[in-house]
Amino acid sequence: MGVKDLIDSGVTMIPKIASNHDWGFYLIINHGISNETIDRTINAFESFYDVPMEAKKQYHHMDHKVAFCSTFNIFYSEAINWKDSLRVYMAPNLPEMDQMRELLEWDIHAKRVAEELMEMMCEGLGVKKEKLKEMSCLEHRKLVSHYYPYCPQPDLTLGLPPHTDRGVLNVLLQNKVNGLHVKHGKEWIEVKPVRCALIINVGDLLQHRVVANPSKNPRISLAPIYKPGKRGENDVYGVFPEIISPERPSLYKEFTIPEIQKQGITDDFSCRAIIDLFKLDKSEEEA
Ligand SMILES: O=C(O)CCC(=O)C(=O)O
Ligand SMILES: [Fe+2]
Repeated sequence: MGVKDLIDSGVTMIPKIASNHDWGFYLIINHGISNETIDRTINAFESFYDVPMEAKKQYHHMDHKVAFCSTFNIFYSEAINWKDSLRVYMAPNLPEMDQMRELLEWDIHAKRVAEELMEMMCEGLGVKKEKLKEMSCLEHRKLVSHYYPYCPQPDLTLGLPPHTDRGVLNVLLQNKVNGLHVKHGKEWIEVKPVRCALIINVGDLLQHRVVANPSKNPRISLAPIYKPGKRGENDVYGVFPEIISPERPSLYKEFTIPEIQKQGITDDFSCRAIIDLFKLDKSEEEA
């Protein structure tokens, strides 16, 4: 399925994005991943969370103290062997999950969707469509899966505190339980689950949060966040030179991934968008 087919067949809210720069979240349907694959992936994660805590602990990257959810993170990079990278980034002697097959399959499907969307973003910006891919933006993936159990007093806590995602693109799959809110202006907007739709979040622009889950069914989400694979001191990122001109100068400084990593993060879920730190005109930020 090509980019045009994707647009024709049901990418929702794209016109809104194209005409309104302050939206960075949208839902897509007819993305080419079958409902059966989606159900199988969600079921695999549901069964993962059913494993007793003792056995599951070895996979967990963090358990939020304040938030009412349990998080499981895998970082992987094409620069190194996938399965080795599991061990490198998660825990030494990581045993193989039973759900590994579904995880690997999901990686392939989600990456294809991410690639098509990155092509659309490039086309929209007027640069060649392979640009983000060539910059290695599909190579480093952080797969985050959250489990939000039933919360008897949802007004007293949150599932996941407000934050932005520090990546190029996030392809989020959720089961049928509500919870995700996106901040637009001063308003929190609920993203209602649509069967088999994927939620796409572009860049680290919009804050979002997950409220605690008042439903007896647990809420499960699964999101590979795509980041550049070239992560050295000499790999410089910034506004594409093709779209800068004397009339439209760049509004952002160049940066490297180590510079971004120095900004701290992820465990405290600081809600400041990193992109703001790289703005050239500080007065813009106050405006
Ligand atoms: O659980 C969700 O729907 C959102 C997860 C999320 O925002 C994240 O992992 O960054
Ligand atoms: Fe997020």
